[in-house]
Amino acid sequence: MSLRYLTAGETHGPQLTAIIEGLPSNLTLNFEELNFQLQRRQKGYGRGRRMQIEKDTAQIVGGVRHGKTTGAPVALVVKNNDWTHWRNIMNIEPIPGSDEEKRRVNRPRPGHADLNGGLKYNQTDLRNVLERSSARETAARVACGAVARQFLEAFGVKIAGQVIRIGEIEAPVSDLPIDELIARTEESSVRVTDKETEKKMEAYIDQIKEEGDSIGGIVECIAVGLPVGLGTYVQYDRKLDSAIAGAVMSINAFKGVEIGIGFEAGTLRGSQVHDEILYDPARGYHRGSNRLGGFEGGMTNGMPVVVRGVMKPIPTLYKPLQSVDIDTKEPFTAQVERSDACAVPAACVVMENVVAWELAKAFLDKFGGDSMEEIRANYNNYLAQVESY
Ligand SMILES: Cc1cc2nc3c(=O)[nH]c(=O)nc-3n(C[C@H](O)[C@H](O)[C@H](O)COP(=O)(O)O)c2cc1C
Ligand SMILES: C=C(O[C@@H]1CC(C(=O)O)=C[C@@H](OP(=O)(O)O)[C@H]1O)C(=O)O
Repeated sequence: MSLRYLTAGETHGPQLTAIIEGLPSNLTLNFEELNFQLQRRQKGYGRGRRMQIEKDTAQIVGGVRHGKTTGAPVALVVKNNDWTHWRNIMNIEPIPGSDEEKRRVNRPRPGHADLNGGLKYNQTDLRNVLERSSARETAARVACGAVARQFLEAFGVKIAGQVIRIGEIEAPVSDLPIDELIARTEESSVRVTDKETEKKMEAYIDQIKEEGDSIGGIVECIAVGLPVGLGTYVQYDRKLDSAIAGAVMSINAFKGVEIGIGFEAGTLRGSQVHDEILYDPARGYHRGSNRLGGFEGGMTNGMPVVVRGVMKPIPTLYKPLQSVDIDTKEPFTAQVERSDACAVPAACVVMENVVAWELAKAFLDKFGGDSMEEIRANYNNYLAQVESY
């Protein structure tokens, strides 16, 4: 059985819950590192007041003893501090005629899941849609991804993320070594490596917020230290670049994905795109460039995996767009819920962790075993085979 997880929980409910299945035994979990990923997701310029209420930490409630996985499903929960303010709104039996009691949502926000979800699930209170469609759920996904990341780290894989663009403002693309990239983007409120761009982006987000508007952007994730041959071309649904693209697209508000130079590849010649194959005894086979972002034939080629995702602007606008009241069908402006103005730096962390998940899954598909020791033996055996090829 391949690695998998499910999440449950509402944004203003008591907690998010996740169950991970398929992890090997004897993976040492660093809880501080796990919580560090959750805290990174909460930060980033442009977030709303909710992030000051939450102090996300994951509580492991199954599958781990004395800091190590046992091979059983790993269960974890992330509590919602905001729940104390929403307990009645979420739970109280509605008093007939009193929409106040449940903070009913009846004016769907363009760009959010409200109207489609209301129609699909036949819900006349759109809160029942937004509670689950909210990107609060990405906290649970980051917790799962952070576990996957620790699994990968045990095999020397490192992952970093950086913001490439927020609206009109583009960051200079950095090709710093991965450790430095991680350190620099960690310090930055917008996850760029350049201080001047950071200031510009902050001022720009402030201006957008003041105008009651929102803004999106582009983020990049890089993974280094992966062996050649994760994923495969032999079946459409086992191509790893495709799985990664799907995972990135599944992040709330993501509208596009690129691997390597992505869409630019459609504007260049073959000679300008393909990465030439080189060999030397110390490095083995490698490439002179990495325009294809570490993938050929749905498989890793041993070069860094480079993925970009584009996030649309946040749908909830303090100066709302035109909508329709679902009770009267009369034109009305969309409902205003507390909201972020820009969540691109936060989404960058989500992307790193969902990519980590897909990489770990592919790694386990290839080297799978029930314990870390078994996987390591399989991995070392394969590395020796590749080295002697
Ligand atoms: C980290 C993060 C934070 C978000 N914060 C908000 C928010 O505060 N308000 C909002 O309307 N949408 C927010 N979104 C986007 C919505 O969740 C998303 O647009 C919505 O679920 C509809 O899904 P879709 O945009 O993928 O179609 C956020 C997304 C992410 C990744
Ligand atoms: C709660 C999170 O993000 C939320 C995502 C979100 C949305 O509509 O997606 C709407 C906002 O929810 P609220 O109205 O409770 O402030 C964000 O704060 C989080 O990232 O942990």
